[in-house]
Amino acid sequence: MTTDLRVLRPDEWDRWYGQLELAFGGVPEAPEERALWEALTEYERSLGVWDGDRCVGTAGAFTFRLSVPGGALVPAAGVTMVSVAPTHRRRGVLTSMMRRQLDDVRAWGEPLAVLTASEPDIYGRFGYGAATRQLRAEIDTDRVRLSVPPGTDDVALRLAAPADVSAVCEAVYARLVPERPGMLARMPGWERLPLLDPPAERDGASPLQCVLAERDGEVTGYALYSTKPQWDSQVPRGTVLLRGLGALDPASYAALWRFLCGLDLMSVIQVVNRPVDDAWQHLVSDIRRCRTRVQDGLYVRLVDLGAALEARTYQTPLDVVLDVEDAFCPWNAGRWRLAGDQKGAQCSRTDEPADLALSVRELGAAYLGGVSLASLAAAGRVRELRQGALAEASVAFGSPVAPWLPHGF
Ligand SMILES: CC(=O)SCCNC(=O)CCNC(=O)[C@H](O)C(C)(C)COP(=O)(O)OP(=O)(O)OC[C@H]1O[C@@H](n2cnc3c(N)ncnc32)[C@H](O)[C@@H]1OP(=O)(O)O
Repeated sequence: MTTDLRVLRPDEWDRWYGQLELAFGGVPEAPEERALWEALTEYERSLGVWDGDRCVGTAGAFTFRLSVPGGALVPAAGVTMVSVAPTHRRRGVLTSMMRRQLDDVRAWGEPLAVLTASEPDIYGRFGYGAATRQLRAEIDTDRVRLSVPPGTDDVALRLAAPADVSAVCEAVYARLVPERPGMLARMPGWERLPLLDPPAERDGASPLQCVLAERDGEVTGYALYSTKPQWDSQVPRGTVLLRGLGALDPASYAALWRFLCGLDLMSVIQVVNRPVDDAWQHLVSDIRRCRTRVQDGLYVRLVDLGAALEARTYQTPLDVVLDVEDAFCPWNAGRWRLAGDQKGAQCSRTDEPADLALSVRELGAAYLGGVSLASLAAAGRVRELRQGALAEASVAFGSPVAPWLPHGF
């Protein structure tokens, strides 16, 4: 098999994206969605593998800035649109694209590559670790009561067309990004993503709706949702489908949840992606009737290990030598001394004896503070070589809020 791996040209996009759709089962995307992804494609960062004039492999990268513990926004390549034609699978095409892509990311000077995986089994071999988790839930609003904090009644709610209030919702979102690791600063054009609402994909639900929380005329929160009415022997059993919610203070947050839980004719709120520590879990009277589930979210790959570990802060002081294994990006392999605290960190090569041994995949998993090094050690994936080093590093790497990726890409 002779194939040609090269950077994508704009006139090739249709064939390239068609290959991606085919690899995901051949169901064409709604035209609105296709148009958005075409507009967001960064051609110089997108790779195609060609067998003659047939596209048989795709991989893209977006220019992102990722929020990390401490609040810095770190340049990250958002790996996306990865596919290989069914006729060309299990012959190393994906591996060749990952090789080229990680070399490129390194050359572009981005310390991190991040992705969401169609299947968790694919990317560990390339050094990606599952760093965030996301909460799903089905909240039984007929049975669950909410206890809201003082001040909730002072929050005014206003319904608005989502497109009309996009700018104020984006302003709220932008203030939340540095507060929670794993969130992506909105890059130009990406404000269209929360508004994407193709009629063909509503499946009986309403168009997207927006409710704003306001205090003293200032927007302090928003929720984007649709409703799907349903009648069961003339009993209303509708579903609220929550698409996005952001709030700047507990009262605004509670007011939005109280609004969603109180919508007449609806008996369930379906939540597909919220932080695992989302505060509504402490407002509800009966968490079991919220049927929560957790799944993997963002995968993180340290491409420039030293720069990545220096870009975040550590919640307690640490000074450890890490012995890192990285077969796919050998420039990261070897011993690194990491010293840091809440203010900053230094990470440099060292010949000193190692305190912890682990692979770059574990460092990626622990990087945003949501997966503890101690839990990875319990699975045999981190080895403690100096007594006490594991507890020290595990606490220091943690984050007071769970890291979370609010949307796919
Ligand atoms: C960020 C994103 O875009 S996620 C989207 C990923 N794309 C998809 O899921 C679309 C459907 N699947 C595909 O297109 C392909 O099967 C791909 C892209 C996942 C894999 O492409 P391939 O060219 O077959 O992978 P390649 O031959 O390089 O395999 C490399 C290794 O990964 C393994 N592997 C590949 N795909 C999978 C998988 N789905 N599950 C588990 N292991 C896999 C291979 O067995 C191989 O293992 P080895 O190194 O131990 O031999």
